[in-house]
Amino acid sequence: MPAAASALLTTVEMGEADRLTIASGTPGIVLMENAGRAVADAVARRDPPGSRVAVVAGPGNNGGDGFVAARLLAERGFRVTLLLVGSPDRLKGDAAAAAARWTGPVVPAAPEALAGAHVVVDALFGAGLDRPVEGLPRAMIEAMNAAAGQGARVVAVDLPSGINGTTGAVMGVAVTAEESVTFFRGKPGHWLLPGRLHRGRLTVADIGIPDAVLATVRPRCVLVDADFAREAVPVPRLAGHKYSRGHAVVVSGGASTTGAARLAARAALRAGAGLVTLASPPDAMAVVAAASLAVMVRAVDGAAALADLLADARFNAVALGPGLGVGAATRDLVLAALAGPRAVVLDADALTSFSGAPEDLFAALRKRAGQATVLTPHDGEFSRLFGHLDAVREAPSKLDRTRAAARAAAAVVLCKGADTVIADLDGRAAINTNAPAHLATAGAGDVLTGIIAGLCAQGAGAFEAAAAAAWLHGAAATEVGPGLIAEDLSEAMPSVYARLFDPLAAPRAARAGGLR
Ligand SMILES: NC(=O)C1=CN([C@@H]2O[C@H](COP(=O)(O)OP(=O)(O)OC[C@H]3O[C@@H](n4cnc5c(N)ncnc54)[C@H](O)[C@@H]3O)[C@@H](O)[C@H]2O)[C@@H](O)CC1
Ligand SMILES: Nc1ncnc2c1ncn2[C@@H]1O[C@H](COP(=O)(O)OP(=O)(O)O)[C@@H](O)[C@H]1O
Ligand SMILES: [K+]
Repeated sequence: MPAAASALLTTVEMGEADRLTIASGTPGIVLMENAGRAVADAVARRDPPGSRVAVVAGPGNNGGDGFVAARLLAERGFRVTLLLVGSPDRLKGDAAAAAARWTGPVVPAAPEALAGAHVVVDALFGAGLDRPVEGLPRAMIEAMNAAAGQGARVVAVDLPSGINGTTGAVMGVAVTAEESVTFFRGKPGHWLLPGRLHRGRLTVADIGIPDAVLATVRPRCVLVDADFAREAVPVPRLAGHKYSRGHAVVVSGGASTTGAARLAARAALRAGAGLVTLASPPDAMAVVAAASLAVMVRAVDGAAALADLLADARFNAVALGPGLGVGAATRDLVLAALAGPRAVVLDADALTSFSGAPEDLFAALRKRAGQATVLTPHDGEFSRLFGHLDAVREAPSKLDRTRAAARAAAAVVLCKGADTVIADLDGRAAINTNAPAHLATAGAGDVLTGIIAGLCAQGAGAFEAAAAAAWLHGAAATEVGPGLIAEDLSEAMPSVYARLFDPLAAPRAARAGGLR
């Protein structure tokens, strides 16, 4: 997996990272002191001494972090109240040790005790949350949210209480924090929805866990970032030529629905494919050809003709689906594309055409397992194709759902959305979250398909291509800003690449002396 720096740890993996660190000589109470200090620092960064701080501490080590933060904030002149959910004599281990160092009163938690707080430290539940929240803990979470509504700043320790760190799910009810301070690495639940909407600003604090533990923990999920994209995007070689940058084929729909494939084709070219050909039904040739300059056009009439075209091994990546139409003709085109050694990207109608018979698609995909194949469903296409599978229905998160789909289809699956998840069939996964909400516009998905095909044509692996494409796509949308239409995305790619490969490069408009 590239970019270990962006690994996301499940709560189980985080527990193992803690254990390995403790076993190699750093006492747990030292980790807890560091965690509590990071929380106190986060409070002190924005609120002055003298502010009233209510720390809501729970029965486990998350509460222990809260006791440490309470002590350090009191030492720095904050007016701290410690509200405990549970009984002090039930605290154990490091949490009991942290509580023993707190010399102020331990007040039994009650919702009304939050009145007048400037800052609420949510140290109720973290990684240990293992069931839906009810009773007093629920009342305290509701009270913390009500305090936020009255203007208090809520700083969550590790996770907003009620959010499952591994899945991002709300377990009954959850705190909505202004900031969450987590330790060592982010967790999937900080990035998957709805968890991401609850955690506010995310601060990742070093608490003394060495990076070396990752070699043992072997986390299986990363957050896609610029480093990931930089590593995954093939860089053209000086000695290369357009043929060594690959030749992508995008299959177009009929005369009235060529736009989607044209968007994908242009994106494949902008992503860096050496050549791109639109395979067009004869009736659409005139419109496709008139609208294409650098993109080439070939007449391809049906599945047998596509197979003939693709017999030329130089066509090393093919994308199908955008604007193709739903039905038997599209199924045949897909099966023809899958029957050879090139990379295949399936989107939109290529997926929906198999919704009545997903096993037919999966069988064809299994035959080519090991070759690059990417499926890019949005939620609707995903449930049409995978919704019948028990492993998908029972998966606790989008991350696990997408992994189950990748295993069933023997392909890389990219499930779109604000929390786009990319899963490989071996369990590797990535979450991409850089897309602004204005990316949700007609044709944006077609562009993503083209970027993936363009990266595959250049030789990127299917998983790396899909994850990096999602990031580039989000970066392009950010570059364009509100008002974006799908056509803009490809035009923003040169700017995105310029900054990716030269972090000092200014945005294009700024370089030209313009205002952004
Ligand atoms: N040594 C370590 O393992 C470290 C742990 N740290 C902190 O420890 C936290 C994890 O601590 P724990 O594993 O003790 O777990 P938590 O403190 O998150 O919660 C576990 C406690 O909550 C109870 N509980 C769980 N779900 C509940 C529900 N729905 N209703 C009522 N009670 C519920 C459990 O029975 C248990 O008593 C992390 O989130 C982090 O804040 C940090 O101090 C860093 C070091
Ligand atoms: N709320 C959102 N925030 C950010 N990106 C989003 C959001 N909703 C959708 N997207 C992205 O917008 C694109 C829409 O693609 P898709 O649904 O296939 O549309 P189309 O078929 O019109 O191209 C995807 O890349 C998806 O991840
Ligand atoms: K918490």
